[in-house]
Amino acid sequence: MNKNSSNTMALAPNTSSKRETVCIFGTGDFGRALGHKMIQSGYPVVFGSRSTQTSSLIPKGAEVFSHAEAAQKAAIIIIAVQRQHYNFLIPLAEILRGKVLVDVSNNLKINQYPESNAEYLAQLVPGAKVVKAFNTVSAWALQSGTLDASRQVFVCGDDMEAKQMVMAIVRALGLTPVDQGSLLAAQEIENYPLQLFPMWKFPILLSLGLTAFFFFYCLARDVIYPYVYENKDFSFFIAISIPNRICPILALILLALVYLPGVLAAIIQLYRGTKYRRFPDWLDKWMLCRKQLGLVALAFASLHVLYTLIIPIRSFVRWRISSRIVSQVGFAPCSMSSFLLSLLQILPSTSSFRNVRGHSNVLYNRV
Ligand SMILES: NC(=O)C1=CN([C@@H]2O[C@H](COP(=O)(O)OP(=O)(O)OC[C@H]3O[C@@H](n4cnc5c(N)ncnc54)[C@H](OP(=O)(O)O)[C@@H]3O)[C@@H](O)[C@H]2O)C=CC1
Ligand SMILES: [Fe+3]
Repeated sequence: MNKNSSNTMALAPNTSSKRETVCIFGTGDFGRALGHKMIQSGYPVVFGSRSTQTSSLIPKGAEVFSHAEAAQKAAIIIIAVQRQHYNFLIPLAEILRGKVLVDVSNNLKINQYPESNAEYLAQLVPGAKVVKAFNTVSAWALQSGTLDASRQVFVCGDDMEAKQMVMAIVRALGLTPVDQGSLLAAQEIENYPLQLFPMWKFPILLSLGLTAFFFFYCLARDVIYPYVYENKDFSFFIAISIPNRICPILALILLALVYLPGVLAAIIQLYRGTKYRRFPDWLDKWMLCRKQLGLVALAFASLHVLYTLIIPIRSFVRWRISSRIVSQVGFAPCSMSSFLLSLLQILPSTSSFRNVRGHSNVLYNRV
């Protein structure tokens, strides 16, 4: 492919009707899914495989050749083969000279190898231009078309033109390329799929820790202490009152933690007299998980709303009980003593309305 055509493709990928042939090494799940998507997007696709026999699984319109033959038909070769089999590329080094090799591989563990798979590929085939891409897109999502949640394709590579060519293909497939810089970024990109809920670990652990702390604090203060010293059983607080007290506290603490790093960063910048220096690592990580902290705060606030909605239902139950007693007394006016007895039962709970202790829910629960 000449320089001009690749540039045109990069600038206006959707307007070009004639697309360059793309070669895919490996007819496994990912190779086939990507090939299928590329054919749908108008790319002629050839597969390079150990077996040149075509099967019903191969996407319609694609041809299967030996690795060497297929490589000669395209400027871009997608290596849809696991890293441990990359040795088969060594004898092909001469044919692959000057070609764009796209590394799509993932590992089973974070930082499994000292160097990224893409860097390893670049070492094995030094004459080729290696680009890392597509590893965060799954074969299943490509085939089923459920790419909504994973439209971003992280791309990195040392050769700018090669990277542009791959990014043009990404766009043509209806995905969004995100340029991550040079091939040094490949290790990080390869770790992305292995990071379960990235940036959620700290907010979740922190909120679990705070929940446990405040729960046991309230339990000791409102349930254990009265039980031990006054022999009163307030264990029913555990279900609603204590959680409803903890939720707004946590929501506010987490919300404060969303805003605090911004303030600390501003103070650090003022102290240093420049904003062009890196923040300390701990502050960097804290800033990066602000969105997650905010979402956890929102979850606690919503829970508080839910509990607050439950409480009036409980006070309604109490109102129904007391009104039934009053009506019973009305039907039997002679039983004055029972009326007074019922009144005495109700009074302690109504008087507690005056006893404002932070959150009114504690008072409602004294049924
Ligand atoms: N599956 C997925 O959802 C995703 C996979 N990936 C990556 O794509 C790559 C392929 O994955 P996937 O398709 O699932 O794996 P598969 O096991 O389904 O396919 C791998 C293919 O590699 C080829 N192969 C196997 N052994 C050798 C060998 N010794 N020499 C040469 N070629 C060999 C075979 O193709 P043939 O028989 O045609 O030679 C085989 O079909 C992996 O690196 C994976 O990390 C990345 C993102 C998502
Ligand atoms: Fe409240």
